[in-house]
Amino acid sequence: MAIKIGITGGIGSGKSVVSRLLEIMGIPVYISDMEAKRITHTDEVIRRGLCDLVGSDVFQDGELNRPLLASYMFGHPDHVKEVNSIIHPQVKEDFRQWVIRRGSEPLVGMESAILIEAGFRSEVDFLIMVYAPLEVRVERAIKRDCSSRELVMKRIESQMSDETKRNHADYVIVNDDETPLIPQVLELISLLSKNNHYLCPAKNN
Ligand SMILES: CC(C)(COP(=O)(O)OP(=O)(O)OC[C@H]1O[C@@H](n2cnc3c(N)ncnc32)[C@H](O)[C@@H]1O)[C@@H](O)C(=O)NCCC(=O)NCCS
Ligand SMILES: Nc1ncnc2c1ncn2[C@@H]1O[C@H](COP(=O)(O)OP(=O)(O)OP(=O)(O)O)[C@@H](O)[C@H]1O
Repeated sequence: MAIKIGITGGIGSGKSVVSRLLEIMGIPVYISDMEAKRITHTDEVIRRGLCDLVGSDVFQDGELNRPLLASYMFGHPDHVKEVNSIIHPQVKEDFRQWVIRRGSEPLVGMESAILIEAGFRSEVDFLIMVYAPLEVRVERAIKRDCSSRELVMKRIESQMSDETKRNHADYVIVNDDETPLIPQVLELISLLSKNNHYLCPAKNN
């Protein structure tokens, strides 16, 4: 069974960048946001649950009305819990199947901003927190999503604090635009794969 690495961190911390580096180095990563989108689109139980909760407008022409769901959720902690309880159990099950299909891989990853809140901590063997100072995260998310400070702050407020995340994590990767990122990722891989050997010895002695 593959060693499972969880990659978490708040919005704009750089989880996707770290996951991309891991993938480039041959480690498959389950991107929970992306998979949650796919499952929400295809799973009849989730579609019905969201329509009952938010109203039938939450799907338009069969597509998830993302701005509507985002405005229903963020800023309303009870709504976040309700929506999460519809989507996350299906994501957890999907991840388990995904891992089984990658049984021959030595290492796999799961990336999620809300890995701990979603109850996925016990699904992974090691948890990496990607850290960046709040202001850096806010600026990155505004720029990336062409969003406003207010909307980004609402998402941050619906996520666990960095201090609490850090207490659950085994290692922290600092992605503050100053500390070099790639050496940290390389060190992480070498630490977790110390029993895996990729290089062939030149001589059989
Ligand atoms: C609410 C939705 C429609 C907003 O879509 P939108 O395209 O605007 O944002 P996107 O999906 O790219 O998310 C951007 C960031 O928002 C934050 N975020 C997303 N969902 C959540 C959540 N349930 N709780 C807290 N933060 C969240 C994350 O930092 C995420 O990376 C979408 O995020 C969604 O369907 N969320 C529920 C699924 C989910 O919980 N995904 C997270 C991992 S399983
Ligand atoms: N070290 C870095 N140098 C330059 N740009 C970076 C760096 N890390 C992240 N970024 C940029 O910051 C933005 C946010 O990063 P990223 O998308 O990886 O965050 P995230 O943690 O996955 O956020 P979310 O929770 O929203 O998915 C992206 O546009 C990314 O290209």
